[in-house]
Amino acid sequence: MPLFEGLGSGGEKTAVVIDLGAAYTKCGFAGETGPRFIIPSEIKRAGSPEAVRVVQYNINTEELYSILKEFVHLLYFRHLLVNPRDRRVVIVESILCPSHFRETLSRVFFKHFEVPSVLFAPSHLMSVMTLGIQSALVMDCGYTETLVLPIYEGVPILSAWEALPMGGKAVHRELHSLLSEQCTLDTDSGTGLSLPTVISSIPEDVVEDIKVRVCFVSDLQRGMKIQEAKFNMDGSAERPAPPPDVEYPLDGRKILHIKGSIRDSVAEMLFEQDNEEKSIATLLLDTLVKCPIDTRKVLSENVVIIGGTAMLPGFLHRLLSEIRSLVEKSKYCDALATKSFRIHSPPAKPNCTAWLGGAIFGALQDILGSRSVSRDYYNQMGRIPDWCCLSTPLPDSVYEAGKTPPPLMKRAFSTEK
Ligand SMILES: Nc1ncnc2c1ncn2[C@@H]1O[C@H](COP(=O)(O)OP(=O)(O)OP(=O)(O)O)[C@@H](O)[C@H]1O
Repeated sequence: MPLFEGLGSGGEKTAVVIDLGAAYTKCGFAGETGPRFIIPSEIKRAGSPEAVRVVQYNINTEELYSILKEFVHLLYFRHLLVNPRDRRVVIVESILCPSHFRETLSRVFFKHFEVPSVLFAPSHLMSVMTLGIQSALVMDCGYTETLVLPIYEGVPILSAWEALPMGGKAVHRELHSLLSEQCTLDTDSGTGLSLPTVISSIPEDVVEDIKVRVCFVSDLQRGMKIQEAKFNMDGSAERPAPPPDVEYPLDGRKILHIKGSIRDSVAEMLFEQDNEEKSIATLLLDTLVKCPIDTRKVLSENVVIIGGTAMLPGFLHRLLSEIRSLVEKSKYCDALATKSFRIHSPPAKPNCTAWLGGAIFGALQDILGSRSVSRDYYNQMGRIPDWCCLSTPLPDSVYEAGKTPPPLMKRAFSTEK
């Protein structure tokens, strides 16, 4: 909690800011420089060994309601330790979040926790706010997918978004299968034992830890050679020498030998082009091609990369090299009209950049007051307006008495071209 808040200034209490990700939820208070907690987006239920994921889009609404209720309860009463009725809420969301999910989430906040107001803020737009710029090409490489969305003069160019189901989850799965197939274990009873003979499978949190601690993204030349060797069936392409193997203690008695060839190749899948010639690097360029030609130079010189997967060592360097090599190819050379690309370095780690934007946004009292959906409005209407359908102005009742929306933010949330 900011220091000044406890000094009895008498002002409104700072808002709670929540970025509910598919893998991790970041939560904290508006006006602070980082989230107080980053916790897995899952709940554990008595009697069930498996944790239940909170962000699920294909389950029935009542079950989703009950999962979200438990999870938000955890956020307020185990982590944030504040009264939900006292504070407004800023929710940082993806533009691809289905309406039924955000409607269920708002029902949980308004009906169960009785929060005063909720503001849904798109994560790509929030990330741009952390840099104090108006236009950027934002790529979110998170857990389930990579999503690119251009923001021009504070307006998301919705028609140009591109996404690919490539993110931490895909790397995680690949790593899991490579570890099970290729790695060996040392135990009290012997060394070099194959994995299935000792344990049924490697726990998910261990795979996650291995990914974050020992894996990295190779540079472009190495990466190309690794890909050639992988797809070359007759074995004539030579693989570059792998980095050293790593010994990873599974528990006090078992040591897992992780091959160096897994460490440098597991993230290659992000940069391999699929049957439609798409990789996360082509996504950026394809998005740019879809943008109006006079916006492209500004966008390409203001690339912002967010999402936890971008924290893999070597990721940004590889992405930039891929882009620089792709723009020379005929497919993009003529279509793009720009060759200069620059990546910003936001003032937070990539997995927290969107949260930080939400915390800055939520600290602006005027914006918060005028752009939030209040409990009264929700109780009257029974639903929340969808920010991407705001081509017609919202009814006055959405805004709190006496406040009109500032013009800047009206533009920021508009889809008018
Ligand atoms: N230091 C790190 N190095 C490599 N990967 C990391 C690191 N920290 C987090 N990750 C990975 O980032 C992913 C989570 O990123 P992030 O928190 O942005 O996703 P999310 O917001 O939960 O998901 P989504 O954006 O899909 O909703 C996980 O797969 C995690 O393994």
